[in-house]
Amino acid sequence: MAEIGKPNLVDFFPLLEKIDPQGIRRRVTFHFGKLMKLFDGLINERLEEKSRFSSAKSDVLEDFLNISKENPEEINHNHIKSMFLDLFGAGTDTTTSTLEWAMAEIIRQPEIMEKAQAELAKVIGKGKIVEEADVSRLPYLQCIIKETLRMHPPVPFLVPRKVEQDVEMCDYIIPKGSQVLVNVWAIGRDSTSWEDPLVFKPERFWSSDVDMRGQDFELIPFGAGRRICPGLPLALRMVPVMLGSLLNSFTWKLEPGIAQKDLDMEEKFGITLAIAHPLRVIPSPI
Ligand code: HEM
Repeated sequence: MAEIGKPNLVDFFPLLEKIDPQGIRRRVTFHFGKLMKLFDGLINERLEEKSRFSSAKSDVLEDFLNISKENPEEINHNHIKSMFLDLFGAGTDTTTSTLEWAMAEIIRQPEIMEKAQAELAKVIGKGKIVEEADVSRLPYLQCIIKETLRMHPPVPFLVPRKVEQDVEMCDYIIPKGSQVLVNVWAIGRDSTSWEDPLVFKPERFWSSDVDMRGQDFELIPFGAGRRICPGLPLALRMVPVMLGSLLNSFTWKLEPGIAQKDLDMEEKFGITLAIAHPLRVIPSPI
């Protein structure tokens, strides 16, 4: 994941693709090979299980294998492994980085943590694990996640796009074939769209219907259009479940000797925008 996340000069200067100046493609190919072997193992294990027991599991692998059995021309095992590689690559760092930034922001402002914990206690009861079905009843938790994705979009430039024909925009001509990056990080911090853009303030979404599904261009951490993140519905369930569970079972503090205002919020730039120095926090049970 660290290799995938590294800033790759090729993304910004496509001419360098053949040279692979940082050796990223070479190393990633090696790691992907190992992952493919791991997926091979999972597929074989499941096929063996299926041949021994009749009860079917209900998950993505089961669905893919069933489609592949009925229609091997459409999906074969290589397709399944490649899809897993995509989902694994695109779904892990993005989700963990969102969670880590949310925790870092909340720890810097304990009143936000208290407010979220009060909501959790009222809606589902202190100490309980948050379930997917609870998320829609936790509006403040959802505001925290929106605010985190506004300030810390895990994919700061989205995925590079290529212009298919000359485009004229705001007095500029973008020539056919240009690679275009969309700076979502800057859009989320633009003072023409956001009041106090550098302040982490979940309440700004309290009475706002700006959403993240690619319609409101001031907030597009999942992208927009045909290539919008297909993991959006999963992420918008999973991240609140994880964050809510952490906040509903524990209270979190920084290590002794580090003041909230001194918490290092430096960003490590790459395909994903991680916190530069991993967050170290101490839980105490609620
Ligand atoms: C907070 C979590 C996540 C964020 C912020 C996020 C964000 C993004 C963004 C910005 C893109 C590029 C969209 C574009 O260029 O318009 C993308 C693509 C993608 N995401 Fe996510 N993502 C997240 C979680 C996930 C999860 C959990 C999965 C799957 C399990 C996933 C799967 C994918 C895939 C497969 C693509 C490539 C789609 C394509 O090329 O057409 N993402 N994501």
